[in-house]
Amino acid sequence: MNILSISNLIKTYPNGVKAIHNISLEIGNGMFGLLGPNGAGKSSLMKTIAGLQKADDGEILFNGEDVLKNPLSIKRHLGFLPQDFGVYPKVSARDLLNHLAILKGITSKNERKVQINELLNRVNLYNQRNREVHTFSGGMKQRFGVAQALLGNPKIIIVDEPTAGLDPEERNRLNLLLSEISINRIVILSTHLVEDVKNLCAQMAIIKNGMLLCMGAPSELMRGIENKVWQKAVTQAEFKEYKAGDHFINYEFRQGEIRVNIFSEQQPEGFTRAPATLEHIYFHQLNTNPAQ
Ligand SMILES: Nc1ncnc2c1ncn2[C@@H]1O[C@H](COP(=O)(O)OP(=O)(O)OP(=O)(O)O)[C@@H](O)[C@H]1O
Repeated sequence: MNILSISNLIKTYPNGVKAIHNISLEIGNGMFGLLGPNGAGKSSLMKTIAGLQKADDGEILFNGEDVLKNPLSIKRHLGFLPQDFGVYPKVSARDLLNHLAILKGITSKNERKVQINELLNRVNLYNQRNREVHTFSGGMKQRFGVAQALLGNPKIIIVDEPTAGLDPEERNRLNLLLSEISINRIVILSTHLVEDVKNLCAQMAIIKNGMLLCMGAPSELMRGIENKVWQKAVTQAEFKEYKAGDHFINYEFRQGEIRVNIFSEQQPEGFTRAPATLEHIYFHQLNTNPAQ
């Protein structure tokens, strides 16, 4: 079992922005969802975990080794799947993996060959190995991204918004692959998409303004609002009123109708109970922890 243990982490940028406020988290093998809106501090946390930037205070231990004092202790065990690689050079999938494997320090030519063939098979791109990566579809590029993240068999993989822009079939295929690779390692999924966390993660945390709002298993977190979410179809005018209220969670459209979900211990007049979802948790947490 791998353990990433983050204690009282604080990060302030030179311009004074406090991107991480005293965050503590313990993450074991499997998929961990780090959920938060734009600017919440997800990338700042990921970069600090990856040893790419220093923290002001706090501690990050990866399998007992101090990441902040010795960033190499995690770098050699880390894989990264960015949202987008940007521009791909005009080289084949196999050649690009070979190049990336050299950069990762896999010096034996034979070892590189064995690993690359195995990874291309694993992500179902072996038959496309001689095709230039820039000609791949979005889903194929993401599967290629998984293959490169797995080079060197890392113990921890950081994944940034992996399903953005994928069609449902490609998204499912990628999700299957991500859940498969998280069996024996830590995979941290950083995203603002509740859907991805709901589909994939056994453990999750919600952050906003650099602060940890809650963490746990999605089912556990949902238990906290069970029987307290109420729904009603409303007019545009009523919608504005409910949205400005303290109990507002979120709204959804059903067949062109606006439905508001609100949080309440008791049944409000005209509302019916709605089953608690992860979206409700997410928006309830964001709304009840206003910007500081
Ligand atoms: N290098 C930097 N210098 C100064 N401020 C920064 C820097 N990087 C990030 N920030 C600020 O820190 C805060 C957290 O940003 P961060 O990129 O970590 O959030 P995020 O949750 O990853 O957002 P997004 O989903 O939009 O990428 C924001 O206010 C951002 O403007």
